Amino acid sequence: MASSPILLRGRFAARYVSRGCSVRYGLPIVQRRKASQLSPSDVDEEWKALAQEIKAGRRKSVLRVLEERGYVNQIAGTRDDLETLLTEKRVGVYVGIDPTAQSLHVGHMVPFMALFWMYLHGYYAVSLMGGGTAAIGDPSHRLTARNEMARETREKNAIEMHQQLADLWVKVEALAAKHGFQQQGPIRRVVLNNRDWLGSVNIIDFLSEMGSRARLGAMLSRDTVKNRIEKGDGMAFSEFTYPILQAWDWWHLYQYGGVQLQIGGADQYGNIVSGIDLAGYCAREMIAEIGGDEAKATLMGFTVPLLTTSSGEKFGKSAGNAVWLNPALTSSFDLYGYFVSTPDADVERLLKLFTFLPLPTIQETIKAHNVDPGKRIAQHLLARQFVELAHGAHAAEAAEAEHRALFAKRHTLNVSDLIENTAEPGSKRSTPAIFLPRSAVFGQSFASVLHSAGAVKSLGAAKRLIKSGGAYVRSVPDDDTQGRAYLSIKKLPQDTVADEYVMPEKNVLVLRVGKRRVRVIQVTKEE
Ligand SMILES: N[C@@H](Cc1ccc(O)cc1)C(=O)O
Repeated sequence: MASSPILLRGRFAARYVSRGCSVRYGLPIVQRRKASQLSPSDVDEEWKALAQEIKAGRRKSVLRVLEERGYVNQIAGTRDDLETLLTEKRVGVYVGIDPTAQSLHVGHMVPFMALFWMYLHGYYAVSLMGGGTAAIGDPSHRLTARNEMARETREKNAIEMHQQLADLWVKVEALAAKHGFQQQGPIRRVVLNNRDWLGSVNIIDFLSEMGSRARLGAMLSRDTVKNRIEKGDGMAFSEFTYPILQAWDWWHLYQYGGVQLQIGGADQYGNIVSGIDLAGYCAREMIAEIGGDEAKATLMGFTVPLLTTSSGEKFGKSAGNAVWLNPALTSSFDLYGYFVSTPDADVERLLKLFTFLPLPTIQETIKAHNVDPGKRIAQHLLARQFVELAHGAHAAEAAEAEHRALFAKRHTLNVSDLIENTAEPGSKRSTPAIFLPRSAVFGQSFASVLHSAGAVKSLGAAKRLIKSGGAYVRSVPDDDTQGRAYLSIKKLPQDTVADEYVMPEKNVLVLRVGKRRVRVIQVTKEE
């Protein structure tokens, strides 16, 4: 198995302890699910044949694919070396994130999409959740330390994100298959939590094996460290060691699954370089000890670009709030709305980054879009694809239908779909209801209700929005032929909420903010 990413087994673990980087993770725990009937040697042959094609210029390398779609920002090492590594070897690749929040957000998806693409090209892919590193907090590019987070919160976040990542993989496979991408070779992907190994690292081993190789000069010259000390609030020893912990992960994943490539956000360049240095040292030692191809000890990495919108704002925020992937935090409707609002200047770039659509399809879409930009063809496609990736096909379909209905000629909204099963978690509606007691609704100003429902940041903002005609309320229902209640939407009056706005049996008030955001308010009894 010449190109198997698994580099060692128990045999090696028993022999190799002397030189400094002891090997203790010869665990054959990589989940390998058979996708094909191919034997390992067939897979190797197939890989070699692909490499030949790439070298002969008859096939795009994975690096070219990633570059064309806009994922490659800064390579740690040279482009040529990376091209060679990825062409010759079916290496493992990983992306790590720390569970510092309760959910993944849209910004996380850039490095993960690069990982998914590599997976589809046959590489072994690890999505790593930093349950251990989150306890320390990555200081990269921060002038102040992160607020300390209660252990329970961290663990709860880690559980949720772990589940999210596992779900995401399933959706990736479904969506990529729809667009004709078949993952090549045996299926190899996994979600791991670094708490599982960092939680039991012995401090003596850690310091003697990796700490002793980490040179203070190099660590102190990193911008993050310099800026913190000179302009920020100083740095704790624990944060200072963060890059070494991340390198320890890499060393672990290298032994565990032949992970020779790390992809990270734009702020991860320094940590990746430290990892190449420290984990690479151990890898080289190990290969020298057991004998073998030196190329197997090459570690490389790259960062993805930091996304900003064409107007210069950081990507992934809506009205100042993060756009989450968890539908309980950002509904499918709002997620769809976020992407449908993408400015024309950004939409092609985001289609390349956030979808599995082939490039020619994207180009055709942009052409069609330019004929009549007002229809937002490209934005709807982007929104539909992204919601499908994050929430699944059902939710994406529902969100699209609701958004299209909002813009249909009658300017109506099919609220019966919107509010069905509002109280049931996990139901297919795309807009979860917000529960407000009667006293917070009836007799209150619309501005105050908008504010209580979390649709705007302040009462003042709500008043301004209503004054400018940017907020709407459903009024008397029209019945369509199927007996469903379609609601006319009218501009919010500046008065108070009266009975006529609340749907009688359902006790529901529907407000719309701006073009794309809807709030369904379920009016409840006082208790
Ligand atoms: N430090 C990374 C997350 C990470 C954690 C552990 C790793 O091994 C890799 C990456 C970040 O903050 O984004």
